[in-house]
Amino acid sequence: MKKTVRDIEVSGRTVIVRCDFNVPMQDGAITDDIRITSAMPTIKYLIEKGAKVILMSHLGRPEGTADMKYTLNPVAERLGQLLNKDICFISTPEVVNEEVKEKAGSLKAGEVMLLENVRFRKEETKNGTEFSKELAGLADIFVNDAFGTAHRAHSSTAGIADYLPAVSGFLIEKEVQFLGNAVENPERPFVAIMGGAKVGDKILVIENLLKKVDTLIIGGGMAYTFFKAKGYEIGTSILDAENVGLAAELLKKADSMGVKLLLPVDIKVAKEFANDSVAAYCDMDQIPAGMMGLDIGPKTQKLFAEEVRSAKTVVWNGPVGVFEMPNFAEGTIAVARALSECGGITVIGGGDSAAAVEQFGLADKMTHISTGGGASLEFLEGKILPGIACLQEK
Ligand SMILES: Nc1ncnc2c1ncn2[C@@H]1O[C@H](COP(=O)(O)OP(=O)(O)O)[C@@H](O)[C@H]1O
Ligand SMILES: O=C(OP(=O)(O)O)[C@H](O)COP(=O)(O)O
Repeated sequence: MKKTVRDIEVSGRTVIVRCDFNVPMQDGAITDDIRITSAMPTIKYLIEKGAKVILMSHLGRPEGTADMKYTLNPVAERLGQLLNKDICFISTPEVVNEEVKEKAGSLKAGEVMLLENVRFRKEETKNGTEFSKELAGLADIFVNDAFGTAHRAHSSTAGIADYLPAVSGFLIEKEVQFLGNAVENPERPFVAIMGGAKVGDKILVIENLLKKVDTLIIGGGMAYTFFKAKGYEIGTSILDAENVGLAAELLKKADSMGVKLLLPVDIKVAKEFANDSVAAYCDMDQIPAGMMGLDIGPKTQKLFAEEVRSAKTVVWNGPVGVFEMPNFAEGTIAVARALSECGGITVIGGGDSAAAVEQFGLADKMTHISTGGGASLEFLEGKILPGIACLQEK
């Protein structure tokens, strides 16, 4: 168990907090601020305890140049609104300069400052020692609360912990608790649903989950690679050709481990990858030549939903159809609805499934929606995340 902000004296101390404020933006405006609101419990706690708070984050991938398209200025404004207080934001390509050091040194209890995008410095993503020291030099304590970036070993996520007492914030604590418990100590039956497009990207997650789950459901684009492995014709459906052999191995493994593995039994096929394409339902082994599967069919929706409804723990990663197109969203909606009704612990592994649940208005019906895409995948793979490994043990 990692120490959290509760386990260290913060009052009157300067605390530097790494957040993941890598929010989606359009024309300079934040389109979804969930990553900012998710950091609020830690920030508010520190303010209430009378800490002097320095926040830092990256935004996008400016690759070591101060490209103002990626300035954190909009985040500073949003933080000011959410906290209802002035946020000191000094925008400089160096991130840390004399003015920043001076301001950090003169912060009063409860005051908050935000540094400019840490990826304006090229040392950041290389975990450069000098930059880690510069950041550490601003504060007495390091708090990591950037779960979405915890799989990166960078100066602001891991390197800095070499120079300051390092503990986790409440968001990382919550993510580890829900993702960790779901996988390590699940109430059973434990069902995992894997979807999305590429088997290759999620192979390690599937392998790890096979060791833990009672049932593994495979839907979405990745199902076709498994069908190919079973020898079915898949028309023009998405295929991860390199990984057909791997899919065959996984099918065998599931069988020998006694894990129930469910694949779609019927699907909705279309002529083209377009919402208004000519479409039809067919059984899995009847995919017409020249057609592609873009969603699961009604029999499969029922099959998957029944399995989910009887589960006590469900982990879901990846949509079961092309939910971005309304005509192929039905299957993903059915799965999301089943999760919202199952009454057990439901954990959504970030990325597109989180966006889908949000889009369907079912987000508040889930136990936990991870703020990390890549990070939650690596966590589910059983990997140690550097941004968490560097924190002090209780
Ligand atoms: N049958 C399908 N054919 C093609 N793409 C699909 C299919 N089903 C789902 N997808 C697409 O997979 C994408 C998500 O894949 P991925 O990035 O692996 O998931 P996640 O972001 O949840 O980890 C979505 O954009 C979705 O449209
Ligand atoms: O948005 C992020 O990743 P995600 O889209 O996998 O959740 C994180 O902020 C990490 O960003 P990065 O993948 O540029 O290191």
